[in-house]
This record gives sequence, structure tokens and C-alpha cells, in this order.
Amino acid sequence: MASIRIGTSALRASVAKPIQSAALNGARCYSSAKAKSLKDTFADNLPAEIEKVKKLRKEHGNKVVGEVTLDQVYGGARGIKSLVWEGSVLDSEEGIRFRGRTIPEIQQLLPKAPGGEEPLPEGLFWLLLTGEIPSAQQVKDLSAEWAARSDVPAFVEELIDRCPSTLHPMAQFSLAVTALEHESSFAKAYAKGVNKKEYWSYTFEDSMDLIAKLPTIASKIYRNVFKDGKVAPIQKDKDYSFNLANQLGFGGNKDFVELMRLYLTIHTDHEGGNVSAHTTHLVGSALSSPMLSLSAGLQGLAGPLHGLANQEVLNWLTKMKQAVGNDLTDESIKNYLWSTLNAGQVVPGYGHAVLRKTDPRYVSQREFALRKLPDDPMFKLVSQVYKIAPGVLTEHGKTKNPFPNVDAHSGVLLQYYGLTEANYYTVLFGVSRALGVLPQLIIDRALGMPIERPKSFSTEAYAKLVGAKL
Ligand SMILES: CC(=O)SCCNC(=O)CCNC(=O)[C@H](O)C(C)(C)COP(=O)(O)OP(=O)(O)OC[C@H]1O[C@@H](n2cnc3c(N)ncnc32)[C@H](O)[C@@H]1OP(=O)(O)O
Ligand SMILES: O=C([O-])CC(=O)C(=O)O
Repeated sequence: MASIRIGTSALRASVAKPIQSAALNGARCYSSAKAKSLKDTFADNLPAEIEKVKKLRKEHGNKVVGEVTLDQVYGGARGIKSLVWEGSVLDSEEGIRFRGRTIPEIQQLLPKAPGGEEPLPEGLFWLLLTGEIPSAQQVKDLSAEWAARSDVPAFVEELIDRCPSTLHPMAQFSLAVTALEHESSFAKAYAKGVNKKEYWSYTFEDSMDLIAKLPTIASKIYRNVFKDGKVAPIQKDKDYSFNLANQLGFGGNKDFVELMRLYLTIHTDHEGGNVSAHTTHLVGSALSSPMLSLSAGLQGLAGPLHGLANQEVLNWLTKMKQAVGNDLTDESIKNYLWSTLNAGQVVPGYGHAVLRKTDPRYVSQREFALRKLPDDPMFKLVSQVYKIAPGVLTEHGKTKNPFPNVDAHSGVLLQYYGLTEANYYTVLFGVSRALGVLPQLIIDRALGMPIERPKSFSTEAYAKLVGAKL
């Protein structure tokens, strides 16, 4: 015990100093007099976290954690244990746990807005980064801090204004996030030759700035492409989800604001292997700034097998209604599912690389719908598809998971409140995903994680490896 304490305090000294010097170097700190700030909380916990990993590796570093088959190599690395992700772990049957907590648990535990029912995503960001449930005051301070950092540089707004409205919102989003590189304190500090031990502090500052600016950027894209181009200013005394809802033009609807709080909370993190999280981590491992790393992750999220599936689901449902007309019987839905499969297409919103049961994120959205929009015809259609699709997909016999994922439900909630433009939906997913992948980037830098570089072989080389003749 004593020796761990000595080790920890020595580490604490070596980490604490650079934090101070980072602050002196101009890295911003908005710590509250009332409650311990997020940065201080993370910094105080860091020496013990570093020590934990050091000890684990020292004592067990040479233990085998898995073996890899040739099928896994050709099968999208499914199931290969090769990443470290602290924020969440995904169980194939149970679904996601954020720092050990299920979605219903975080709905209970995380602070809510006054009069609100859903957790504030600020709280989940705190939990993902520190492993601790923040107090209501800490979450309030974080909302205020993000609001204070929300100004978007004029050239980024102009860049968005210059995009043709036919450029997909996700391409505009990742473009704008890439352009924020101009503001990166990490990139500037690195260029000046900052000490490795200070990387995390600048990564933290960049991540906070980046997250703070996303509602204005996301809303600018929405308002430019679909409305009058005007975006309301951030209200400094309001929470992140209220501001996003308000800037999109839906701030007057309390239920939509609540939906945003739920939506931004549940879409954050899904362990490290999904395309957006893994890409952000991979690009970040080259010490690219948080802006460039997140932008890369967003570009992965924009693929139809990943986050873009939420737009595909609503489009698919709309096409089904057009094809089938008002006769939405179980039989006609079944036939439509088969026509999708027989055309060699996937049923969007169904299946998953890891999950083998209904996604608990789907369940939490369904519960929201049952409370707020039980009679909406699109919700009823989604529910009817939920009854039929698993059976059809099972009979089809290809997918390992015939149940719905998060994307099967999100669009139907948004369209109910008037956000009907499906090809915008993944931008909202991206705002939330930033809150999940950036904590890990900060942790990666704090733990000094190395550049990622797995081994590849040619088919000939693999054949040789397994003793096959081609
Ligand atoms: C936030 C998220 O990213 S959640 C996922 C969002 N994506 C979607 O909803 C798109 C539809 N779903 C899919 O395409 C897949 O289920 C994925 C991409 C999510 C997972 O892919 P995999 O892990 O490869 O799934 P799985 O191992 O079950 O695939 C086996 C076969 O079933 C097919 N399959 C999987 N899901 C579906 C589906 N929903 N509809 C039709 N076929 C499917 C695969 O295309 C694959 O076919 P192939 O052998 O001809 O290549
Ligand atoms: O885990 C995955 O592969 C995809 C997913 O659901 C997510 O990233 O949210």
C-alpha cells in the first residue's frame, strides 16, 4: 500500500507541474469556485490511472488475451481484442455500459435540467472521462463552460455558407470540423516543442473548444441547407442540448429539447471498435489534433453501414409507404422486407457487428416514443416492422443479429417534432459521438498511448503462414 502511495505521489508531482505550466502557457481553465472542475478532477485521478495501467502491464504484460483466426483477419477484425477503450464496454447480449452503467442506470443517476426527465449529456461526458458521476453543480458549470467557448470563427461560418446545399450535411460537418484545426492549441503547442506530459492538457482544451462549437456548426448547416440560414445565438445560461435544439429552430418545444438530451446522451459512445471511435483513435494516435481526429471519425460515421443508417431507415420507411400505400398489413411489410433483401440490399437499422439482441439504445428511444408519441403513424410503423423484421431476417439466414440497432428508431422521433430532413440526421449523431470519442483521445494522450500500427500480410503471405498452397 505504502509503496503504491509513494509511486502515485511521485507520478502526481510529475503530472501536476505541467498542468500548471500549461495553464500559464495560456491553456484556458474555467474552474468553478463552487465545485471541482472537470479538468482538475481528471488531473487528480490521472496519477492513479497511470499507475494502474503500469502495474497491470508489469505484472501481466506477457499474458495471452486471445488468438486470431484467418477468418477474423478477412472478417473485418471481428472479435479481435486489440484496443483499449475506457469509457464503455459492449456486451453482445446486454448492450452498452458506460463506465459500468447501463442506459437505465445513467438515466437515473446523471443530473437533469430543472424540470427535465432525461439525463444531460454533459454528465455523460464527465462520466466517460473521469469514471465519476458529477454533481448537478459540476454539470451546470460544464454547460456554462461549453457555452462560454462556443464562438465559431468567422472563416468557418463562411466556409459552411459557401458549401452548395447539395453537398451532404455530413461532408459539410467534417469539413467545418477539419477547418477548426486552425484553432488547435495542441497543434500550436506541439509545433513549439511542448513536453509529452503536457499533451493531454492541450488535447483537453481542444476537445472542450471543439465540443462547444459543434451546436452552432451543426445548426448552421441545417439552417443553410433547409431553412433561412439564420442561427440563434447560444444562450449562455442554458444547457448544451437546449442550445442545439434552439439553434436548429426547435427550442420552443420542451419535448424536443428533452429528446435532444436523451439522443445526445445515448449516441455518445459504443466502445472503441466501431468505425467512428476507432478512426478517431487511430488518427489521434499519430498525434493529429482533436479536430483532425474527430473529422476523420465523422467521415466514418457518414457511411451507410454505420451512422448514416439513421437517414437510410427513414428513407426506407418512406419508400415502403410509397410502395405499399395505406395497406400496411403485416403481410405487405413482410413482402417489402423480402423485396429489399432480394434486391441485394441491407435492411437499414437492423443487424450489428457485436450486438445479438435488441439494442438498449433502441429500447430507450422506444420508451420515449411510447410516452410522448404513442399514436404517431410512423412510430406505429416502426413498431410493426420490429414485430416482423427479426423473423424475416432469421429466415433469410445471413445476418448474425436480426434485431434493431439504435438507428432503427432515431429518425422517427425527429420527424415527429418536424425535423423531417433525413439526410441531416447523422450530423446529430456526430455531435453526440464527439462527446464519446474525445474523452478517450484525452485519456490516450494522458496515458501516452503509442501510434497504432497493426501488422498486415498479403494473401500469399497468410497462405504461407497457415501452411496452405494457393
Ligand atoms: C450506429 C451503427 O453503426 S449501428 C449499425 C447501422 N447499420 C445498419 O443498420 C445497416 C444494416 N446492417 C448491416 O449492414 C450490418 O448488420 C452491420 C454493418 C451493422 C454489421 O455487419 P456484420 O457484422 O458484417 O454483420 P453480419 O456478420 O451479421 O453479416 C453477415 C451477412 O448478413 C448480412 N446482413 C447483416 N445485416 C443485415 C441487414 N440488416 N439486412 C440484410 N443483410 C444483412 C451482411 O451484409 C452479410 O452479408 P454477406 O455475407 O453477403 O456479406
Ligand atoms: O458498435 C458499432 O459497431 C456500431 C454502433 O452501434 C455505434 O458505433 O454506435
